[in-house]
Amino acid sequence: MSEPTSFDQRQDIARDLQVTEDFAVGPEIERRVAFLAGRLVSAGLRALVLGISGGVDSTTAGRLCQLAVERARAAGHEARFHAMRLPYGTQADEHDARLALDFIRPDQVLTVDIKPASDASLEASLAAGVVFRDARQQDFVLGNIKARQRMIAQYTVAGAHGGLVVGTDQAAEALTGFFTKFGDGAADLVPLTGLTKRRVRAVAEALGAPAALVGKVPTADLETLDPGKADETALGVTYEEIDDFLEGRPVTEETFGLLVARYRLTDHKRRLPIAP
Ligand SMILES: Nc1ncnc2c1ncn2[C@@H]1O[C@H](COP(=O)(O)OP(=O)(O)OC[C@H]2O[C@@H]([n+]3cccc(C(=O)O)c3)[C@H](O)[C@@H]2O)[C@@H](O)[C@H]1O
Ligand SMILES: Nc1ncnc2c1ncn2[C@@H]1O[C@H](COP(=O)(O)OP(=O)(O)OP(=O)(O)O)[C@@H](O)[C@H]1O
Ligand SMILES: [Mg+2]
Repeated sequence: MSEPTSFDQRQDIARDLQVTEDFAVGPEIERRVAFLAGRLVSAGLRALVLGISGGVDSTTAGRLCQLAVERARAAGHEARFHAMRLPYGTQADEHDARLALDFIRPDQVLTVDIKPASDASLEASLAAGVVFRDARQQDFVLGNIKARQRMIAQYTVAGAHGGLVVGTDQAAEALTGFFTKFGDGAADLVPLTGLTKRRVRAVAEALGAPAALVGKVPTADLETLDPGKADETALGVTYEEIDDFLEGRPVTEETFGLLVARYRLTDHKRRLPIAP
C-alpha cells in the first residue's frame, strides 16, 4: 500500500474537523442558531451557559446563543442565555469583555471570580507535596487549573438552571489541540465547530460585532507570568497559516509538517478517554 500523499492527509484532517470547502456566512449563521435552539428544545432544557472573555470566539458564540434562545422563546419554549464573566481576579482587557456583552445583549450576566478557587486548588496540591520543576511549569499548570475552574463555574450555573454548557472550540484550535482538556475543551454543545479562525471573524462581522473584537488578537490569557500572551506566540505558527492549511490554500512545507505533527500529537484531546 502506498503512503497517503500530502494532499490526502490535509483533506482527511479538514474532513475530520468538519471544515467545508465552501463557506457562505449567512447560511452558516442560520445553521448554527438553528442547531443551538433545536438542541435546547429537543433536550427539554431551559438555558444556555457560556463564559464571555472579550475574545472573538466567545463574542461570536455568545451572540449565536442569544439569538438561539430568542428563537426558542418565539416558538413557545422557555429559554434563557446566561452569559458569564469569569475573570481570574482583575482582567486586564475587561473593557473588551464589557464591549462583547453590550453587543451580545444576553438575558443574564453573572460574574464569578475564579481566582480564589484556582489558587486554593493549587495551594492544596502544593501542601500535599506536589513539586513543580520551576515557577514557569507551576504557572503553566495553574493556567490549566483556571480553564478547568471556568468549566466548573459554567456547569454550576447549568446545574442550577437546567442548562447546556456551550464551548467555543473551532477548527483552528481543534487542529492544534490548543485548549485545556476537560477545561475549555469540555462542553455540551460546540456551535463553532468546523470554522477556521478567519471564518469565525467573518461570522462575528456579519452578526455586527464591534471591529475591535472582530480583529482582536487571540489570547488564552492563562499564564500569570505572561499575561495576554498571543496564541500565535505560544503556538509558533500564525492563524493565517493554520486557516490556509485547513482551507486547502498553499502553506510552506515546514508549516505543513508542523501542523500535521501537532494534529497527531493532540489526537487524544479530541476523543473520549482512551479505554483498553
Ligand atoms: N498520547 C496521549 N494520550 C492520552 N493522554 C495524553 C497523551 N499525551 C498527553 N496526554 C495527557 O493530556 C493532558 C494534557 O492536556 P492539557 O491538560 O490540556 O494540557 P496541555 O495540552 O499541556 O496544555 C493546554 C494548552 O492549551 C492552551 N490553552 C488552554 C486553554 C485555552 C486556550 C485558548 O486558546 O484559549 C489555550 C494552553 O495555553 C496550553 O498551551 C495530560 O494529562 C497529558 O499527560
Ligand atoms: N476571562 C474569561 N471570562 C469568561 N470566559 C472565559 C475567560 N477566559 C476564557 N473564557 C472561556 O474560555 C473560552 C476559551 O478561550 P479562548 O481564548 O479560546 O476564546 P476567546 O477568548 O473567546 O477568543 P480568542 O481565542 O480569540 O482569544 C472562551 O471562549 C470563553 O468561553
Ligand atoms: Mg481568549
